[in-house]
Amino acid sequence: MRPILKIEGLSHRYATAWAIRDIDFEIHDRGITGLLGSNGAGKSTTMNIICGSLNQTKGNVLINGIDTRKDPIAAKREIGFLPQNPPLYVDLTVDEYLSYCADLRLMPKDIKSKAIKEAKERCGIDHFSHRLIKNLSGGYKQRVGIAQAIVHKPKLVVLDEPTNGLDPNQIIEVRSLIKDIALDRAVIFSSHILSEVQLLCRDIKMIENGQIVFSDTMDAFNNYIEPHSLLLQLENPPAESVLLEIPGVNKVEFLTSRQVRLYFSGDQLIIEQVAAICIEKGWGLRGLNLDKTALDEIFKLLSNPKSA
Ligand SMILES: Nc1ncnc2c1ncn2[C@@H]1O[C@H](COP(=O)(O)OP(=O)(O)OP(=O)(O)O)[C@@H](O)[C@H]1O
Repeated sequence: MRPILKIEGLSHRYATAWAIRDIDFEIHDRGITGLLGSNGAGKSTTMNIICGSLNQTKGNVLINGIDTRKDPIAAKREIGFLPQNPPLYVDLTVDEYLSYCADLRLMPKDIKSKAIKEAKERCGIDHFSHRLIKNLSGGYKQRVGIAQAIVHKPKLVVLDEPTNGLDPNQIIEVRSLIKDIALDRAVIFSSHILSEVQLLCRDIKMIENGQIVFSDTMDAFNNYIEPHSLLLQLENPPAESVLLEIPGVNKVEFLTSRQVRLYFSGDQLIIEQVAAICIEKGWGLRGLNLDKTALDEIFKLLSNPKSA
């Protein structure tokens, strides 16, 4: 099957510095792929090139087999893009703006109004059709931004940090909208928030210093970063040597007189065993949590796997 997106040896240089180097990946069908990276990692540069807003220094982008440099108009028919700063004309109404966007996408007149209606319904903005965009809340402005990205029914939708700057309720709503639009097309979604990518995406590409450092399914990523330590809160903790006798525990670190970190090998079933032992021995169990690996540690680990 032909990939909807194929990137080969993509590199980009601004003035003197390379922002991205030799990026290769493919996206095949519907569902959400997360592009995760810290600030300045190269997410926006990659997305702007995929969508034809920026010309790459080197490499190729093929959208459904069409080279974006050889036939940008045909390639752009298959792409919907919501850049980091949504390109909204705030003095237009929602209808006026979506009609303008549909024209930019060269939509035939006879299907345009139906397509606009469908995009508005999909994004839950039908009731704001005649409202000026400047009078919408941040969450609804973002929905209008997503509506313009899907109005022409592209096979690939690219969303650059679409939840940035939204309040927690708006974030939940926009995430659920993204899940919905990915039911019948491929979506690439960028974020610097690991938990957001874990929540939404089936596949993950992790970018750091302009290079892809991890590319696989979300399940594979979660296995890769599986924690190997847990935090225990005990009212009557025993001596370190006693904790070391728990099967699977290979290191003990007291953080305070009542908080201790246990390092373990093997799988996370050890949590149940540790809980049972704490209760049986009367150590006053007050808390038990897997240690989350911080995102910057994961980046470090993936960027320099040999240092792990
Ligand atoms: N127009 C530009 N001119 C020069 N350097 C730039 C330009 N745009 C981006 N850069 C640099 O390129 C690198 C990648 O930036 P990019 O915006 O792609 O990263 P990002 O992962 O999207 O980060 P953020 O989440 O902060 O937007 C950074 O070092 C950035 O400073």
